[in-house]
Formats: sequence, structure tokens, C-alpha cells
Amino acid sequence: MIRFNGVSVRLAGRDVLSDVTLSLSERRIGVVGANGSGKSTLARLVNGLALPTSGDVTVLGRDTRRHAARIRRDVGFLFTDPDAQIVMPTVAEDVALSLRRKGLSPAEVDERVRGVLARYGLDRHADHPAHLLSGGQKQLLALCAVLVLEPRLLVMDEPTTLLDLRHSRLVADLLRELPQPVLVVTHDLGLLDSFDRVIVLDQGRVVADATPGQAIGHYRRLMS
Ligand SMILES: Nc1ncnc2c1ncn2[C@@H]1O[C@H](COP(=O)(O)OP(=O)(O)OP(=O)(O)O)[C@@H](O)[C@H]1O
Repeated sequence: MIRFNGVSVRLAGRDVLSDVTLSLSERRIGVVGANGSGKSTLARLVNGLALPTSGDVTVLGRDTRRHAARIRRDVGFLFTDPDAQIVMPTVAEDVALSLRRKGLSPAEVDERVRGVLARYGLDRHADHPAHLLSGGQKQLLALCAVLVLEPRLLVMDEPTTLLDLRHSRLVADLLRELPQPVLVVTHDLGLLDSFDRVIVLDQGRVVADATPGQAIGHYRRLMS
């Protein structure tokens, strides 16, 4: 599903990722590590937002250097900062935008938008200005806009950072239920309990790649 082959990323004269080789095919994959260890860069490599300086990244059988546009259609990407992906004036319009680009009929768009907003408790805000939502509500809106497209694979960069306990649980439940494979970067270690595989990064290198219990144990020792 995702293959990193000898991947290094050098930015502004610094090695942000060094010689990462991973073959990922599990349904739930977590990535943890200290601030600045390269987690977001690793996530961004998966949909071609970042490109390797050396080595290559293959996603769903395609090289991210040569097929970035196609890969972005297949891979839903949730940014840490929801303001980075909210573009339309109202909540419903923002979710509808990506669907209209897919050529769906107005009635179909409306039905899908209402459905996803209701699922994430934003239906009351459908016609409200998106910029007036709280940070957590914006994060949920960004999630709705990604999920409504039913991508083949999802990448989430710190999806629960702005969420209260109830909404964090909603995202944890979603991660259990979603049919698609998901790669999640997070500092919310509880989110990873039910995951299949967790990768620990340290200074741009993979230093553990194991079950959640083993990987988080390694991460805790690294941080102590
Ligand atoms: N465009 C860029 N230009 C220069 N340096 C960058 C760029 N993007 C990231 N970096 C650097 O790469 C390193 C890794 O950044 P990255 O965002 O991948 O870390 P992270 O593990 O996600 O951190 P955090 O947990 O704080 O979000 C950091 O030192 C950062 O300053």
C-alpha cells in the first residue's frame, strides 16, 4: 500500500528524514516521535506534498514523483491546522466543494453533505460561516470534507489536537470503523491502542516499528 525505499529528505541544509525504508500494508498505522522528529514530513511524503531528496515513495502502486495528482485523488489528507484546508465561506459549501469537483448532481451533493455533517455533529452549523467555528469544530469540518470523498487511503496529521474528550472519542471510534486504511501521526498515544502497527521516529530515523504496546514503550523510554 505504502512503500518507502531508502527515503531521505533534506530541507534547508538539514536531514529531516534519513534512509527510511518501510513497507506498510496494515489497516491502522500510527507514527509517533518527538517534536521535529520528521512525522509530518513522513505523512506528507505519502500524498506527494513532500518529495524525497533521495530514494522513492510508492503509494497504491504509483511513484509519488511521477503521479502526484492521481495519488492526491486517492489519498485523503487531514492537516493538523484545519485553516489550511477550509476554503469556502460556509460549512456546507466547504464540504460540497470537493464533491462538486467530482461531478456529482446537486441533489446527491446535498445528501452526502448533510449526512457527513450530521455524523460529526456539525449539521446545526451547516449554513454558518466556517471561519466562526471553534478550532475543534474546524478540525471536524476538515475531517468531513476529506471523508465525504471516500478516499482509498487516509493520512491524518494530529487529528485530535484541537478536540475535546467527546470529539476525540468520536475520532477514535471512526478510526476503528473506517473501511479504508489509515496512517495517523499523533501525540495522543491512547488513540493508538487498537492500531496494528506503530512507528517511532527519532531525529528523522525509524527507531522502533512494532505493536502499539512495544512501540509506545520504546517512545516513553526515549522521552525519559
Ligand atoms: N519546509 C521546510 N523547510 C525547512 N525545514 C523544514 C521544513 N519543513 C519541516 N522542516 C524541519 O523538519 C523537521 C521535521 O519537521 P516535521 O514537521 O516533519 O516534524 P514533526 O515530527 O511532525 O514535529 P511536530 O511533532 O512538532 O509536529 C523540523 O526540524 C522542521 O523545522
